[in-house]
Amino acid sequence: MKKLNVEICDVTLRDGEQTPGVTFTCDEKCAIAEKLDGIGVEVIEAGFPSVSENERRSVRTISELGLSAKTCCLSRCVKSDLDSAIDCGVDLVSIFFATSPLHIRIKYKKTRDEMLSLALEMVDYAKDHGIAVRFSAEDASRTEISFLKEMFKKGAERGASYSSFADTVGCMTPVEMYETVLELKKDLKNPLCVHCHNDMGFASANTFTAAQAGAFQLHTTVNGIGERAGNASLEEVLVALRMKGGVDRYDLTGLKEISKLVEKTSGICVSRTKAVVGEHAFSHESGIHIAAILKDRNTYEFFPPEMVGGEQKFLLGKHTGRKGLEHILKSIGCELTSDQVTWTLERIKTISEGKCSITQDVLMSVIKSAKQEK
Ligand SMILES: CC(=O)SCCNC(=O)CCNC(=O)[C@H](O)C(C)(C)COP(=O)(O)OP(=O)(O)OC[C@H]1O[C@@H](n2cnc3c(N)ncnc32)[C@H](O)[C@@H]1OP(=O)(O)O
Ligand SMILES: O=C(O)CCC(=O)C(=O)O
Repeated sequence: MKKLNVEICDVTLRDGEQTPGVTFTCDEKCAIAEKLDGIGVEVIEAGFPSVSENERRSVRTISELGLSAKTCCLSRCVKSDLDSAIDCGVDLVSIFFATSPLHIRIKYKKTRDEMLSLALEMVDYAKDHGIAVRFSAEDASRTEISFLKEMFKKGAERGASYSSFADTVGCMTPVEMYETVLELKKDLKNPLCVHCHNDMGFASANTFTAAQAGAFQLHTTVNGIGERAGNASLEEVLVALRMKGGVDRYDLTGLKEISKLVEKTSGICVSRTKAVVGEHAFSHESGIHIAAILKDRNTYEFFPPEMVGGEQKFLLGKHTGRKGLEHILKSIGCELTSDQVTWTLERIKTISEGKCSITQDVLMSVIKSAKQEK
């Protein structure tokens, strides 16, 4: 397997916080940043200092935590945004402007060339203050590639450390992303970053595919939270890097814990079937699956739950088979006759079809009845 050359910039504390209704306190941001650092994420985007005084305090506090990860923040092409970023003591500032014809026409009172000149002045200003720059194209995926090449070339010439491509409205497919990154990489003088949104459900796929095409800095959020349908998920991208990208330096065992922390502090519930961190990511009910897993778990688990701090679960329901039930009964020290097992299995299926979960209490009551009936 070819080992991918990448780093992660996690943007949970900035784009993740842009999820409608979500705010993190300074303490919550610090706790999340510390866990990201423990996983081994290289860059933490701590916030957007211009948003508020509290935000500036949070970004500054994270910058002073002494983490191994570098800290980063966002800045428009506005001098006061940059002053705030400089004042917060971050290692890296993302100087961004929207480059697509639509955004230029609707949002700014300047032409695209005027915006580019202004952005380059901001790069100079940041560099003069000793701060590294990510030169970022918002809505890059709806921008002519020739303009992006010109912008990134000029940014690199002025000393930007990275060029950044944002699929701001999540309009790309993985094949399009692959081809775009290959094309951009032909002329690029500094590492490429990708920032993918999930409007068509491709954010993590696009991010991983970009890495396969040569993108270096991958933007993620914990649980995939973020604007609208969210961003590429940290947990999905890291597992893909481990399983398909030959990257084994991240401590994935912290993923479940950080997912829980972000679920609690953001109030955004993780779907039970969410990859890697969902409650059912490693749960099995189907009889055919459990019968096989009992012989070799690789049959229905592509990677072990322990790798990501998760745990394998066998659940009972309509789809339970005899071997799964016998295994569960044995694990709780319950011995039944063959007829009692048959009766219990039928009863479990009937109860489940009535949309009732087979909790431990329900199971114990079914077992009690089986012993009376058979
Ligand atoms: C794709 C992204 O995720 S970009 C980041 C999005 N995040 C946010 O918006 C964070 C939350 N935002 C806020 O708290 C506020 O919008 C602030 C503090 C950033 C700005 O607030 P306000 O000064 O009240 O401006 P408001 O939000 O009404 O409008 C945005 C202004 O920024 C300008 N702007 C937007 N992007 C850029 C840019 N990259 N460079 C320069 N100006 C920009 C807009 O043109 C508009 O300017 P105008 O007031 O002259 O029309
Ligand atoms: O590239 C960046 O730093 C920010 C871009 C962004 O958040 C977006 O376009 O969705």
